[in-house]
Amino acid sequence: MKQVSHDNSSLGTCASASFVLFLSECLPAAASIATIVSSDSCELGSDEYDIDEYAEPYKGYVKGLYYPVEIGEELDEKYVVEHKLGHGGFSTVWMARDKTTSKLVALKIGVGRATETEIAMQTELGTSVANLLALQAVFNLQGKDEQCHRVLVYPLLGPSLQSCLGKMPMQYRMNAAKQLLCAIASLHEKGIVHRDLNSANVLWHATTPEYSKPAKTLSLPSSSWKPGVRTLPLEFPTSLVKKDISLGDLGLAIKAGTSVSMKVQSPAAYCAPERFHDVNPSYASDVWSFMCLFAELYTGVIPFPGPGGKMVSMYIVLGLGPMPATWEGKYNGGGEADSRWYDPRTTTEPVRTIQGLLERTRPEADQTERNLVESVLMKGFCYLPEQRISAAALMTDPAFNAVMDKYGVS
Ligand SMILES: Nc1ncnc2c1ncn2[C@@H]1O[C@H](COP(=O)(O)OP(=O)(O)OP(=O)(O)O)[C@@H](O)[C@H]1O
Repeated sequence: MKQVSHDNSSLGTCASASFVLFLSECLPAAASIATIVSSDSCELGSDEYDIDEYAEPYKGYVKGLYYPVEIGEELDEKYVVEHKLGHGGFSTVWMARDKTTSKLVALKIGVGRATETEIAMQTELGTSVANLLALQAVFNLQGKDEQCHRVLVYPLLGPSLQSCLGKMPMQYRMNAAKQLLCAIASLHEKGIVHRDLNSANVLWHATTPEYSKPAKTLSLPSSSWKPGVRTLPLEFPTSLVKKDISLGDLGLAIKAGTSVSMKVQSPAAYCAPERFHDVNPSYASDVWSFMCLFAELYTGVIPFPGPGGKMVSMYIVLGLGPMPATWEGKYNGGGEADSRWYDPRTTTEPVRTIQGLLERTRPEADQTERNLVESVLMKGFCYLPEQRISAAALMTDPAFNAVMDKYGVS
């Protein structure tokens, strides 16, 4: 489940003419996203959840995409499933105890063979990448109609960045930013583009909470080819979350220079603008996504929010000014492009610029600190990928390191 927290605090109060102009076509979407704004809590009581709404879609089981699992079930004669951890488009993830070691692990049960890329990348990289969730083992399960589900065994980690970012102290958030940057720089050094950097794919380390069986489960109907349940993930109280993170989900990773048919990234809020314009993912597009995450970690909000490429592009233009005129006619990010995005006369909306964002969200930070953060962000939020700072250069960037120093991150 990916949730995106949107910063719509200024809607309606700071709208200038150009802002209203752009927003007018997007307001219905803006209103509807307000209703799916994520909570920043990791401690929602299970009664507040609706399994049907937040667990993996039931039709995924009907189609034989997800492998049905029961709590207490033994898999591969080794792992006993104790709880649920999450799901994505390509998997369900369960907490299980390894009978041979008595340790808890995370089992990522793939949709068919959709996890092959992740397995191949993980196998190639081994433990060579700093702060990357490292694969421990792989096994197969036979699914509906003899379909093979690949299962990836990972160390058990805590909640994703997105699920409780707002509650974490700044030192933890800046430590997460530094560790994430190390992971990306390390991946790039090995020639790999992650391609899917977002706050659901970065996990905090955490102490496992006291837990019992999931409080609420929905059994799959008896007509299912195999018994199984849908349920909500284990909740991690914020107090058990540690300051370290690991980057996960190499499911879409590619070798740098690979051409892919799906250029854009989802959620669109982390997607580099050139990818909306038919350009392949690259090291530079990973750096744009990192900058979105860094901004989110620093400010608590996503800098260019939106459920799709059109709204995200609009916010990018309001924040950074017009996109390169050479991109006009190449937009392929969902919906129709707006010619004003490429018009050199289009101006930024002060409240939506990086400076405006920092003033709004971090009024307590002094001007020197805000200038440092702005300078870091603007090295990544360049339209032309070739002008964007590299992850390795950012590691030694004086402004980035000054921000880290300020929050005691070494
Ligand atoms: N090792 C782990 N420890 C704890 N929770 C995990 C672990 N791995 C994954 N999860 C949880 O399961 C969720 C889904 O995992 P992941 O993003 O890897 O799946 P996916 O099917 O590849 O998703 P996507 O559709 O985003 O590509 C994560 O957001 C996280 O909450």
